[in-house]
Amino acid sequence: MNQNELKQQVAKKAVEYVLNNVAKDQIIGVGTGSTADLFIDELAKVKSHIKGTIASSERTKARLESHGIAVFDVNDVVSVPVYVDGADEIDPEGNMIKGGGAAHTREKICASIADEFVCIADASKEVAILGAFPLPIEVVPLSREAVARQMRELGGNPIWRMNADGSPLITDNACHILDVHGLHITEPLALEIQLTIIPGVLTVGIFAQNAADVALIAAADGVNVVNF
Ligand SMILES: O=C[C@H](O)[C@H](O)[C@H](O)COP(=O)(O)O
Repeated sequence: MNQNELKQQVAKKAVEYVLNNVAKDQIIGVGTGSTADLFIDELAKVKSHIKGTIASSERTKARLESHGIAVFDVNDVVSVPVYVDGADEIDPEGNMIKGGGAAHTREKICASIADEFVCIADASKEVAILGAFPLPIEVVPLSREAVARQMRELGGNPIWRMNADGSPLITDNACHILDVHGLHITEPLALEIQLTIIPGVLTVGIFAQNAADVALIAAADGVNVVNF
């Protein structure tokens, strides 16, 4: 089974999870990325079960709306029963690195109002310690070099993320991304807090404060459900 087939499998399982665990006519949170895209396509098949969604990116909002699924402004929603999203890495405690798709700020906002974070991933995302995947940090453009210097002092190697055409990547929030290579994140929550207070940092891609509550992990022999 290739990686895309694993993602398809976990997307279907996530929809099953929503049908079994979320009462009818609720608003649910939807993440961003290739796995979340497949989840959206599966969700479309049972869209009458939900009232609608909150979206973690413009990309996700457009895909949901293309399926005729309602998207609510997060400002108008107090809480959601579940937030379903992928991850770039997930550790044995449910801590994650996210932001490979530059969407982690809105993802963290959506996750923060969710009763339950359901992480959907294939087994290649499971790691013992976070950090082999470069840590995305969304920064206010003016602060980029100051933040980069602080990352170097911590032993990291920050790389300013560019688009394929060589232009700087601009996020949904009009900010830049630094991908910090070479970190070995043994204390995810402590590092998330430490980096979050640096002036100019909008959002760090460590999800420890908003770690996964449940992970659906697709492997060749099926989807494993992990409760944290
Ligand atoms: O910004 C993007 C998100 O954090 C994604 O959830 C993460 O990058 C995983 O994406 P994918 O499902 O494409 O591997």
